[in-house]
Amino acid sequence: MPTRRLMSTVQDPPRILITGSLGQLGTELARLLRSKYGRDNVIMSDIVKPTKEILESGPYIFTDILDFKGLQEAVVMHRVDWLIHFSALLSAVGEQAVPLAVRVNIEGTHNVLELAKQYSMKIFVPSTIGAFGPDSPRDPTPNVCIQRPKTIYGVSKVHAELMGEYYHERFGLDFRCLRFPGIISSDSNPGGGTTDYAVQIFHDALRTGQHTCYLRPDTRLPMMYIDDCLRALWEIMVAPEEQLKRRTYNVTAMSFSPAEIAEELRKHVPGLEVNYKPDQRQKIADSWPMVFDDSEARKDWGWSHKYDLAEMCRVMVSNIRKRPA
Ligand SMILES: NC(=O)C1=CN([C@@H]2O[C@H](COP(=O)(O)OP(=O)(O)OC[C@H]3O[C@@H](n4cnc5c(N)ncnc54)[C@H](O)[C@@H]3O)[C@@H](O)[C@H]2O)C=CC1
Ligand SMILES: CC(=O)[C@H](N)C(=O)O
Repeated sequence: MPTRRLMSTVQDPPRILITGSLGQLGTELARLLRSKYGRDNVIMSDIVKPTKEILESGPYIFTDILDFKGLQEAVVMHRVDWLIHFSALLSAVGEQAVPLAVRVNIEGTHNVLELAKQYSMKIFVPSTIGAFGPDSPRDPTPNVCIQRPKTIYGVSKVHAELMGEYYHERFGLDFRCLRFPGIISSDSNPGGGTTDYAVQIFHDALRTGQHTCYLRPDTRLPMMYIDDCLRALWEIMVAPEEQLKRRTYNVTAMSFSPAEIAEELRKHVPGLEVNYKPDQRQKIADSWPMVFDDSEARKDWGWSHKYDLAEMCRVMVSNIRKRPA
C-alpha cells in the first residue's frame, strides 16, 4: 500500500457523513470506517429510528436527503470532509413508488452534489448494474457502453453518474462512483432490490430448508460479498487521484443464477428445496448485465475481489448460524 494512504489513515482522519446509513450497506460501512478512522469521525444518518445498539455505536443524526438546509447544518456542525451517499430507493421498491424514487434518488443526489461542491467535500455515490438496460451488451457489460435502463432506479443512477462526472469536469468536484452488482450480506432485510433473493435464500435455507425464488432458475446476475463491496468503496476513496482514469467504475466478484447458488448452498444444507415463482422482478433482471466487466478497475487502481461463490456461501452460512434465532 502506498505510504500516502497510510499517512492519511493514521495522522489526519477524514470526518465522514454516511446518508441512508441504516440500510444494508450503511451499517456495515460505518463499522469498517470507524475501525479505520475512529468512532467519532464517522457520522451515521438516516430518517429511520435507530436501534439502541446503533445509538451506542457512535454518532447518529436525523437527515432527510430532501432537506438541503438540514444537510448543510449536518455538514457544518460535524465538519464533514467525505460524504458517502447511500440514501436511495432500490430497483423493486422504486417501481412501486416512482414519484418518491424520483425525489429521493434524483433530487437527493442533486442536494449532495451541490453540498459537496459548496463545502469542498470528497463524495462517493454508488451506482449499480441496474444502470444498464436491455440494449447494453449483457455478457460481458463493459465500463463504457450504451445505457438505456428500464427502471426508475436505473434512470436515476445513470443521472447520478452523469451529474457527478459533470460536477467533476465543471467544478473540480472529487466525485467517485462504483457500479456495484447485487450485494450479499447476512442482514436479513435488504432494501427491496431485484437481487435480494441471493440474501433471502440463506436465511430460508437455514431456517426452513425451503426457498421460493421470484426469479427463474437460470437468471444469471453479477454479485459480490459485502466485505469486498466495502473494501472496494474504501479503496477507491483513498486511491491517489492520478490512478483514476475515470470517475465511474464497474466492480464485481462473481456471477451466478438461482440454480447455481442453490447447488452450492446444498453443500451446507443438503436437503434445501427451491421453488421458482417468477414475478415482476424477472423482467428487471432480464434487462441487467449477466457478467460485469470490471477490468478497468482492476487495471487502474488494483481492484481485486476475495470472495467467490464457494467462499461467500461458506462465510454467509457460518455468520447466519452464529446469530441468535
Ligand atoms: N444493496 C445492493 O445490492 C446495492 C446497493 N447499491 C446502492 O448502495 C446504496 C445503499 O444501498 P442499500 O444499503 O442496499 O439500500 P437500502 O435500501 O438498504 O438503504 C437505503 C437507505 O436510504 C434511506 N432513505 C430513504 N429515503 C431517505 C431520505 N429521504 N433521506 C435519507 N435517507 C433516506 C432508507 O431509510 C434506507 O436506510 C444505494 O444507493 C444503492 O443504490 C448499489 C448496487 C447494489
Ligand atoms: C443491484 C442493485 O442495485 C440492487 N441490489 C437492486 O437489486 O436493486
